[in-house]
Amino acid sequence: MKVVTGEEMKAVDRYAIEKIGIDGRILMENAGRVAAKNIMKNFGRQKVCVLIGSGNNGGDGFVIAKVLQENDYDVSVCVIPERDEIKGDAEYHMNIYLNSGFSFTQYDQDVAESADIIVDTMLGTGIKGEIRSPYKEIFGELDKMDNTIISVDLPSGVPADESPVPEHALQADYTLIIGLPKLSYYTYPARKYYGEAKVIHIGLPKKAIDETVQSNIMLWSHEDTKNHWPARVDDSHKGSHGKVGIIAGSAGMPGAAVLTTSAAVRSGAGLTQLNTHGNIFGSVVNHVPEATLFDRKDDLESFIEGKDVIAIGPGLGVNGETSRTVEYLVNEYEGTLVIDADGLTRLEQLKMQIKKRQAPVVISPHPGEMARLIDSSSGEVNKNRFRISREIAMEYGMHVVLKGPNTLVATPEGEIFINDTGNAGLAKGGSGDVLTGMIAAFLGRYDQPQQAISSAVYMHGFTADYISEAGIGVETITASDLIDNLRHTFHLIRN
Ligand SMILES: NC(=O)C1=CN([C@@H]2O[C@H](COP(=O)(O)OP(=O)(O)OC[C@H]3O[C@@H](n4cnc5c(N)ncnc54)[C@H](OP(=O)(O)O)[C@@H]3O)[C@@H](O)[C@H]2O)[C@@H](O)CC1
Ligand SMILES: [K+]
Repeated sequence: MKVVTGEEMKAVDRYAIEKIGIDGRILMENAGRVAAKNIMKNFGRQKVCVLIGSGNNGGDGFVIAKVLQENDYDVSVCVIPERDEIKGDAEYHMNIYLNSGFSFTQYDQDVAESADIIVDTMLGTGIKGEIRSPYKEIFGELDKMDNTIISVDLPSGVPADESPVPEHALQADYTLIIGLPKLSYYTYPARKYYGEAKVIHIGLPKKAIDETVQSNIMLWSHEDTKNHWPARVDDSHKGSHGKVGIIAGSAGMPGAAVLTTSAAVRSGAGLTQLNTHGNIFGSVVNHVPEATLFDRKDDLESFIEGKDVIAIGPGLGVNGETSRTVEYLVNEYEGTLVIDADGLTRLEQLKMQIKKRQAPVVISPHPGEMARLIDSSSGEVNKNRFRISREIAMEYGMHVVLKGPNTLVATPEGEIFINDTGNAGLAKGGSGDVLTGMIAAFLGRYDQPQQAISSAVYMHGFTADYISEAGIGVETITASDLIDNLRHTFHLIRN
């Protein structure tokens, strides 16, 4: 499913109206009707106050109010602007609303406060800049009330794109997003304003979306993961599922090597070989007897021989040896290369060599590692996740996995696939090592790198969600729990 900015959403609407010939007033009728049905279905018969702004978002509000009242709901309608400021499609639906025998008043705090549910149709995708009066004062009053706020399309004041959330934006409890998910839903802090969200469909033709949305930001869904899951055919042998090499761990950090390697083994890699410090062989064998071991001191050339995928980074330490090994792999290794954690330092010096490589390169930085790569701060990276991950992916010609809530996978072609699984249980040491092992194994099993990476990221988060849904507190989820539960979540996806 495509994810859009406000401008892109407008272009879709325009195409549907001008090129396909659907009247905008019908789209608004659909939007309001579907929103009203959702409210009736999910919130039962409660006292509702619909708050209406001056744009088309307010037009949706008149339809919602009409449908609710036709179904005998107790509804009050408060309009924020003067009546003559309501124009176009919104005015059309205001007239139908009035001609149907229903009425509205100007905004009144007491009326709003007496309702159980506030339906917020004040500001939608047309919001620009800081919130002006009287909206900011009204949002302040609503914030202090204890009724449930259901926003339509966007929580009023929250932009649809990656731009900062203005002060005073409305905090919703639920948001019914119209047509296509908006980019801000996958950025922080904007997402927090949405509360629980759901996309509602209003009959926008697929052609209108395909012809207008060029930015290629998509959600990688459960269905995508399921539909691209490779079959493990009965007569396959271990070599047909990818020979994975992992360069991880050091004398002081055996855990990173164990986690990365066991995640690869449990994610279906045919053969997994770990290149690590000889001193930690014992602890690795105890935890992952399935992996073969290779001493770091031995010749790297023989390690890379015959490997489909090599992942380097977890627990290596930032040092000259790590940098030299990464450089050697970028130049000499001809298979798919995954670079994570300590392997990511000084990558900018290898930009040209990475660009020249035939086989894919994947990097999986968290915001801090990305900040180091582009000489910026984590704060800046978090504010511009989409732009930065895309720019770096295109500049280096590699796949970028920018970790965080809603991990992004950006491709060298400039597409971005958003992940929407996972929880706070993943914000812990070791969870990144597990992801690296999973990505390496998935890359060995899939033909298309992006599908492999997005599916690995999906399953990583899906497994954390699976564990927490089984009643285990997110605080207690460990990286090892993720690995232990892959057998269950893989089974769920396959069936
Ligand atoms: N046919 C369609 O297209 C369909 C559209 N649909 C619906 O339309 C919505 C988009 O409608 P829209 O473009 O009219 O924008 P919307 O947000 O309602 O209002 C803009 C108003 O807000 C005002 N305003 C702006 N910034 C402000 C600020 N900082 N502080 C205060 N005020 C500010 C601005 O004032 P102005 O700046 O022009 O003076 C203007 O009056 C979309 O979200 C969806 O719900 C659906 O029905 C499906 C069919
Ligand atoms: K709204």
